[in-house]
Amino acid sequence: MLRRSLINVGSHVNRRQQKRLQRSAAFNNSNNNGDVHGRDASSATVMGAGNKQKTMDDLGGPTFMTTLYWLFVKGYFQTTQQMQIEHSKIYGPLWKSKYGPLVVVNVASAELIEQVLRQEGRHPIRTDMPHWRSYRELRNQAHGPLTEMGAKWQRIRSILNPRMLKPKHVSSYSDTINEVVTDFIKRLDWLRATSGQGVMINDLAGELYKFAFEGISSVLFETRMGCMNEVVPEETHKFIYSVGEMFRLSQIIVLFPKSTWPYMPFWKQFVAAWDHLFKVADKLVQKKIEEIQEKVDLDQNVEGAYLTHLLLSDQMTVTEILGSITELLLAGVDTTSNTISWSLYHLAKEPEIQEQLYQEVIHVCPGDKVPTSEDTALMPNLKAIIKETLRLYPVVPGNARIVAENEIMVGDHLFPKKTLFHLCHYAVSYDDSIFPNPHAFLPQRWLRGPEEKFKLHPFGSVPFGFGIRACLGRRVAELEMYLLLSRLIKHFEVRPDPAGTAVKPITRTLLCPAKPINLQFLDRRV
Ligand code: HEM
Repeated sequence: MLRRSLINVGSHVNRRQQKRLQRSAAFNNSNNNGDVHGRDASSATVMGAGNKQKTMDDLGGPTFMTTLYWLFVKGYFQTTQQMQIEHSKIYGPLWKSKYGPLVVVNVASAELIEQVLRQEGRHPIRTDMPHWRSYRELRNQAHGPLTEMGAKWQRIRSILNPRMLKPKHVSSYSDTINEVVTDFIKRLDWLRATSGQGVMINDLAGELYKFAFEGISSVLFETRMGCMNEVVPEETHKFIYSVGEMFRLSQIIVLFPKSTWPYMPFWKQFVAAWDHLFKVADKLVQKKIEEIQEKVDLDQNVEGAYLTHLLLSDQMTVTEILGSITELLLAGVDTTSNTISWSLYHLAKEPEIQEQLYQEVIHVCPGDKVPTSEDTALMPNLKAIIKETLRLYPVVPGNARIVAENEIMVGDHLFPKKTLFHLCHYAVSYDDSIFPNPHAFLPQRWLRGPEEKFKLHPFGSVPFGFGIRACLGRRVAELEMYLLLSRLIKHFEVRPDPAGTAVKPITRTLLCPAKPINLQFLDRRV
């Protein structure tokens, strides 16, 4: 019925638009089979009154001044994730926001997000990161997966994907990560004894940042950086500081036109931060090349993980490897550490869920057995806890980098090529028609038995993105989170800080805790 009405409407649009509309109808029909989501899907496709094709001009939304008012007078500057929810209440699931000359189309329903993502082509476009790209051009460095585009991007991904995403390769990083987990637990013991009156871990997110940095470096560079030492080495400290500076300055630099950058003190600091990152990464790569060369000279077997594979496979130049591996490292730290922080924060508040997880872990890994990737595959509660954490705290709360490659139909609006979409994942996470009781931490909603009637919308929570441009580090991130969380819960009972108050999320490009998370870690065996 819906399809027929669209085809009739199609007589008022050209043939290509008509085809798109039909495809869009097929979307809705498949989405609404059995009324899975209980939403009014007709709003997504039916043409407007008067049968005129709706376009960007017909879309509501705040003016630039209104947006500024929301950000700086109403105070949503650091809680733009919450602004998504408020704006979707006012304007519906699709609205436009103006930032000076820039127009961004906000998409805040699972159906419409699905439509945008499913219409991506062979080379999905993200807004280029002009400041990151400019640095690379200035220093003749190579682009990595985050900053590259088109066929060159596809080539990089085809080289980087297998060892990052294929389960058999990813599980081979288990031992490396488990060594870091062991050292992290020792570090927690030391922190509790020296600065936590025997129980407290203060600023857990800061400690988990060091864990994630050490974990991903040991996979990528096959080198330990010393973040789990009682005293973190000066060089590593400076590297971590440079990462922070580069992200901090990035937010400032993009506010200014590119032509002014060379005259800005910020730009010089930004370049200096990148210089340091590339210098350290280069040193690690050169060290690995020497190690490989030594083994080759001695006729020994060369074995290694990610970097060794890239160097030996000869598919990329050393400069290209450096460009990619540095970007992987930058993408893989705060994302993972914030997710683990939030999951522990909730487990501390929910003793029953924590106990259930503990029972699951000791059932699969009794006694002193250290969980491996095969073991965590048998722990549905563990996976559900991570999924629920990523629903409540999508690390990328609004993906503002989706650029339409071609003209695109979203809902009942036709958008021109190059439209910039902001996918409001955070708003959808709290949509009670998709996730009943959305503010509650309920991992069980992800444990679907055959008898269960309620089926979650596949685009209700897409924390790692979707399709060929989705997160490159997803499998490694999951491995790190599963191995760490299962072992922590096996060792410790985690409890809230008796003097603590609620910690809310804020957006600093990524969704982060607004203040330090302090928790009690009690020995289970005491
Ligand atoms: C909980 C942890 C993580 C989350 C939630 C996460 C989420 C995401 C999201 C939402 C994207 C954007 C997808 C898109 O543009 O459509 C992304 C991209 C990316 N992520 Fe992750 N990520 C995580 C961990 C990691 C790790 C550990 C690494 C590195 C080992 C990594 C490397 C990347 C890279 C390189 C991209 C860019 C891919 C491209 O544009 O081709 N991420 N991630």
